[in-house]
Amino acid sequence: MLELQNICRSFSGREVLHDVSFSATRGQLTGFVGGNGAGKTTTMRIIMGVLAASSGTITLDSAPLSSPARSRFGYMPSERGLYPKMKIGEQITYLARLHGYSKGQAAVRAEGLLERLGLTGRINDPLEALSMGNQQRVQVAAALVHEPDVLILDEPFSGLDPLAVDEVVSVLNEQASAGAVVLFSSHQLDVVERLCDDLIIIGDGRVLAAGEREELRTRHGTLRYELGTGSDAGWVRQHPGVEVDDFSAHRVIFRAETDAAQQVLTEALRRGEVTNFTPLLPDLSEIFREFTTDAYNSESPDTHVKELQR
Ligand SMILES: Nc1ncnc2c1ncn2[C@@H]1O[C@H](COP(=O)(O)OP(=O)(O)OP(=O)(O)O)[C@@H](O)[C@H]1O
Repeated sequence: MLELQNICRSFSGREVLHDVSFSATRGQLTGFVGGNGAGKTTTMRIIMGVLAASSGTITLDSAPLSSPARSRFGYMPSERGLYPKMKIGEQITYLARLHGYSKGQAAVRAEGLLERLGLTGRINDPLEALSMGNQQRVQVAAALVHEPDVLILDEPFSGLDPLAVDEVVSVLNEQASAGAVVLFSSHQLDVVERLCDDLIIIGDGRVLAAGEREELRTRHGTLRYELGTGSDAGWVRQHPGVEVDDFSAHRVIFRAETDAAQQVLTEALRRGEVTNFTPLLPDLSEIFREFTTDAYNSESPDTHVKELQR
């Protein structure tokens, strides 16, 4: 397990990370989400040792992070950083050589990875000749070349088409299944929601929520209900304590506290056939909005942290 405890960081006297604490578990995909300037990249750079923390500690499997441990980390930085004019096959082979692979092993590793990422036909093309999405795939290959024990990826899905997202996801899942820690940031909440077992939400340099995705969905956001009826359900709009989100003649989606929702069900049963009554868990974008809106509206920094680490 990778664990951050009370990480702070300032730039020119301005603190941008305030006591950031969270953990990322081996075998799981952990999503790191937050608005622009929330502190994701700074946190990832600190994990990688590219930046120093002002205070706080990071441990891997309960041991303080050392240089040998970090050499087993794979990193896809936000600034990317491969050689535009070098052929991608040579480039990945070269990186594998830097990690100690023999010439033959490095070439095999590079070929295998590029094939996995759908780039077989491009091995002899320079990076700059590839589309942005394909360059992104090469960046993923570069982060994975030495079979890392911990994988830190800054926005690995930005600019990828849905097929490429799926290819990268399947490679990340393989790494996690092999026991790696996989932590990635993303603004694509739908992708994060689909992929991640665990989530960390950061806002304004503070961890606002962290935990299992399903647990966060169950605990936060407004519960909505779907009601299906045999007759016109227009009356639900007038029911006290109910806010209708979506309506078609025999189906209505509404927000309500539990009591009001129960009254709606009772009334629907009284009026006739109920074909469906289902509570709908909030999606990640709703939870994200709830936390970030609270964080930015709050006057006291301490009230930002609604729920912390497990
Ligand atoms: N080198 C730096 N010098 C000064 N301020 C910095 C530096 N790097 C980051 N910051 C500040 O730290 C804060 C967090 O930035 P960071 O890049 O970590 O956010 P982020 O969550 O990755 O944002 P985004 O989603 O926009 O990439 C911002 O206010 C940013 O301006």
